[in-house]
Amino acid sequence: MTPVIQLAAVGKRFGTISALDGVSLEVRAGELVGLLGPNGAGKTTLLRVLEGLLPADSGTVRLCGEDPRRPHARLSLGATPQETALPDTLRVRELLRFVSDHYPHNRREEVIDSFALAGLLKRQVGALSGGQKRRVAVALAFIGAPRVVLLDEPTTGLDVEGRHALWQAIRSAHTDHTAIVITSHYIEEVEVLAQRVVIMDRGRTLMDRPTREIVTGRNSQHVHFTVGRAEEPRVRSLLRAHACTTTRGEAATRFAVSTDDPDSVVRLISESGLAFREISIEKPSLESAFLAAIRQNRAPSAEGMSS
Ligand SMILES: Nc1ncnc2c1ncn2[C@@H]1O[C@H](COP(=O)(O)OP(=O)(O)OP(=O)(O)O)[C@@H](O)[C@H]1O
Repeated sequence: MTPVIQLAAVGKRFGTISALDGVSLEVRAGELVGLLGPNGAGKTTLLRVLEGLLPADSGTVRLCGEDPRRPHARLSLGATPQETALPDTLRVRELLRFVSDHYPHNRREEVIDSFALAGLLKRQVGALSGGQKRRVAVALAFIGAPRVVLLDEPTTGLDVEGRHALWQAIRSAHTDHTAIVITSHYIEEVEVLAQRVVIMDRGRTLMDRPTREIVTGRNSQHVHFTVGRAEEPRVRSLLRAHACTTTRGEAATRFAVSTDDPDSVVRLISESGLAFREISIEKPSLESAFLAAIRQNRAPSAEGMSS
């Protein structure tokens, strides 16, 4: 099956800033992909290029096989930007109809159901709470039965309950025919919703893996400890069979050992007589994988030592 999203070596600059630096990504129908990255990583730029709102400087961008700058291609697209300005005077029912009338097909009734909008249909948009407006804005992305839905930080500003309700609604509106890309600063949100995680930083993709593999994959646990700089060669020799990264301070070096069996690593270190300190075991989580990827990307001096 041809991917519904295809980005190949896409570049986008704003003056001296390289917002996208050779990004490649393919997403197929039915996938729900979480796009994570710190502020300024390039997530919104990537979505705007896919929406046909920004031209890429280089590379190719295809939405259901077409150039997204062509209006016809955008009939297969539903999107909720980070900030939405909905018309205050329309009633919710009128707004849903207005937007769905732009598409050849619509899923109005299913979307009203999935996003629990029945009680809001007669209300004027301007009188809705922030959370209710957000629910309506995200629902609008699904209303034209699109093949691709792009959600830019869909739950930012919602309380915990509102966020959980919106996750449930997105899950219920997601079908095998729809691909969803969702950006978020809530790592838990991506962990709960996405089957696949793409981590970006400084315009590049650092990781693209199934969510489950990140949290249960091989060597996904880490043992951290610190030793004096003079001890570094001994530690390297002791742990030569393990994948490690090191971060050097002036007098000390902090090791992070990737392993499936943290107990045996702790035993090895403690039985070696090394003068180590601040030892800890880090359980696998998307958050730790995210932080490690960003840390590694931003600290070229941090040295890799592989098995
Ligand atoms: N229209 C623009 N003009 C100039 N620079 C821009 C423009 N849009 C984005 N940038 C810059 O491009 C880089 C990527 O921005 P982008 O908004 O894509 O990041 P992001 O990952 O979505 O960040 P955030 O999580 O803060 O929303 C940033 O350095 C940003 O300042």
